[in-house]
Parts: sequence; structure tokens; C-alpha cells
Amino acid sequence: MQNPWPAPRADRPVTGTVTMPGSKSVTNRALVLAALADGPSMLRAPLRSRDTELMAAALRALGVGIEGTEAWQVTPQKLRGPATVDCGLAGTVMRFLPPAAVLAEGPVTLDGDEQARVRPMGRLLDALRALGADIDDGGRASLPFTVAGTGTLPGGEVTIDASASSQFVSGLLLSGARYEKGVTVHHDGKPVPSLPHIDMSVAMLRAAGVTVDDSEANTWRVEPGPIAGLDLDIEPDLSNAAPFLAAALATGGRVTVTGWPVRTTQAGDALRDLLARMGAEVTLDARGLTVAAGDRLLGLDADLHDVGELTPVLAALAALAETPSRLRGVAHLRGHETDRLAALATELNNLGGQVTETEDGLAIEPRPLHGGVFGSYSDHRMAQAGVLLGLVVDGIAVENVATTGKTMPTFTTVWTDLVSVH
Ligand SMILES: O=C(O)C1=C[C@@H](OP(=O)(O)O)[C@@H](O)[C@H](O)C1
Ligand SMILES: C=C(OP(=O)(O)O)C(=O)O
Repeated sequence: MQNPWPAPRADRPVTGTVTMPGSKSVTNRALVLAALADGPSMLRAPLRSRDTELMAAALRALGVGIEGTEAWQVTPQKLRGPATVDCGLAGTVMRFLPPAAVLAEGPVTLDGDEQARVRPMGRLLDALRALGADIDDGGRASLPFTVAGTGTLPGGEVTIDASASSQFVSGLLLSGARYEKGVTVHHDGKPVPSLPHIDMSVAMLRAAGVTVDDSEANTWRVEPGPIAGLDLDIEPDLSNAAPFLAAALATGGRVTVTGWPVRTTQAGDALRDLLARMGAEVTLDARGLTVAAGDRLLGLDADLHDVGELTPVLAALAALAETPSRLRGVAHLRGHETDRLAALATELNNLGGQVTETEDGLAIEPRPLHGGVFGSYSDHRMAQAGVLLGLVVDGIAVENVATTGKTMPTFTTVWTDLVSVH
């Protein structure tokens, strides 16, 4: 096991500029669409990280050509098995790949990390079965399972409870145009989380020439038809910008993230509003997004249902605030990389915090924190949360900080550079 990483302590306000690598969500959608397209694609500035390399490897295993480094040239091929796919701990791989794998000729077996085997999966497998797929999961309703690809899928109309993950819906939509009857997805259950991520799927499908009707709440219709090859500049990952922007607030500093898109479907754009509510001065201009600490760091009372992936970093920042916080609407985080609500409560309380898990989120009372080892649970965003606390609390070391490589292999380098350059 790796030694815990002593998080750099900021001896001054963190001030500087950072450039984020590409968006995980955009990159993994683009890879699936490009693999199913009727011509080659060019994906510029893709994220190169564990989650996206796993997606690329999965598609290559199915016969797709993916070459290049700064840009990925994708050459679609008729998908074929037999193939074995490692999903790692990537929700986007385990939920986006099976709906494409049903189109392969031959069996495709998917597995992942041990922690991935407990992430919700069953509803998506049932939906694919209802659309005509033959999937053997040994009754587990989770990884590992084998999709018996026949080269085609009838598709049509399906009802799914997607309250555990928006990725169930996105996965079906991304491949749906290639099903014989297209796909109509109805959600029935508690509200679907992370709706901006479904909107991103819809926008990227439309940009690839696919007809999508999302005019009715909780129903999405993808018409059958070709997917056009993509020519795409991938935006920086806005959710991964969270710890860097939060560093400004935690230390009374100012941080700029370059290339912040003026218009975007990324859920992370909500940071502009959320950090302003915590007291930040937020400016979006030609240089990017600049977040400067205000006079006070305020707690946050917010429904994060749409932007659950921001919760770990916001919870850590809230633990440093002057006033209490309530983070709501994120019960589904119990099925993320780890049970994030339990993990955050445990790790913050181990450092002297006062955090209570609620039915759908966290209640955070600011308390003076002390040093200790912050567990990351193989969760990139837990590691980011611990590193953020280490800026202002003496003696914090983050266990398995390398897990940040799930979405940002350069995290510790960029972090150390930002914290030490003034
Ligand atoms: O489609 C996507 O790219 C994602 C959707 C969300 O998943 P959930 O709906 O499971 O929260 C988000 O949390 C995840 O980080 C990425
Ligand atoms: C929930 C997340 O990831 P995944 O794509 O694995 O679901 C996340 O990145 O916060």
C-alpha cells in the first residue's frame, strides 16, 4: 500500500491560474458516439485518465480504431466479440458500454474493480433485456455480466427507474439511434439525479445529427438513424476544477481556471453559483473563471441533486466555513465510487468535524479540525476533498491520493504547483 500523501499546507493565500484537462463526461460520450458513427471522428484534447483509457480500451476490444495522443482519431468498425471489458470503477464505462455492446457480434463480458461490483446496475440490465438483449448476470444484477451480442437490437419503448443514476438513461440514449426502432426511455421512480448529464447526452446526440425528443419530462425519444462522425474540441473538466477554485476560498486567495466555456452542458458550471453563495467573488471573462475569496467563507444550504459529483469538495469546504451547511438531494451518492455520504461523515469527523449523515445528504457544523489520515476509499473526489482540507489544517495526509488518476492523473502535480507558486 502507498504511504499517505502529506497534503501541502498553504502558508499564504493560494493565488494562481490552472488549466484543467478535458471533461470525463464529454470524452466518454464522444468515444461511444464516435464508435457507433458512420464515419471517422476527431476528438481533440480528450481527457487521458483511468476512466477514459478504460473506455477507449473497451471500444478497441470491440474492434474500434482509436489512435493518437493529443487528439484521438476514432475509426468505427462493426462491433464484434468475443471481448472482455474492464470497467474499473467508472460509472460511465459500466453504464454506457453495455447498451453499445448489445450491438456487437459475439459475447462481451464486463467486470470491474471490487467496489464497482456494488454500484447500481440491475435496472439498466433489465431495460436492455426489455429492449431485446440477452444478458447473463448470474442473478447478481451487477458486474460481472456477459452481453450476448447478436449484431443488432430491436429497441423500442422501455420504462426504467433511473433514480439511482442518470447514467442509465444516458447509456440507453447514446446507443439508441443504432437500435432498429430507436429507443424511447420513460423514467418511473423518485426523481432522476444529475439531469444536466442527460442534457449533455441529448446535446451531443443532436450535434451528431440524431433526432432526440426530450420535450416531455422523464421521457426521452431517440429516432433510429445514423450517427455522424464527430469533430470535437473537448472542454476542460469543470467538476475537476472544484478543488482548485475551492482552494481560493479556503485560503483567502484567488484562482483562475482557463478556458471556462461561456455556454456548456457540464454540471460543474454550477460552481459559479454555488461558490458565490459561499461568499466568493466570481468572474467569467476571456481569461476563464476567476474565483476570489470574499470577506467571509459562508456555509451552504443547497440541493445538489443535479450536481452530486461536486458534493465531496463542497462538503470539505463547508467544514471550513463560518456557518453551518446543509447539503441535500444527494442520497444517490451512496451508490457512487463509494458511499460518499458515509465516507465524508467518517473522514471529516475523524479530523474533529461535526458532520451528520441525513436521509438525503449531510449536515455540517464547522468545528476546528486537526491533522490525521484522510481515507479516500478509492474515490478521486474524496482524495480531492482531503487535499483541500490539508491546505489549512496542519498534518493532513491523504491515503491513496493516486486514485485522483481516475479523472485527473496530473492532479497532485497541478495542485502542488498552484499551492507553491505565488
Ligand atoms: O453521465 C455522466 O457523465 C455522469 C453522470 C453523473 O452520474 P449519476 O447520475 O450516477 O450521479 C455524475 O455524477 C457522474 O460523475 C458523471
Ligand atoms: C460519480 C462519479 O463518477 P462515475 O462516472 O464513475 O459515476 C464522479 O466522477 O464523481
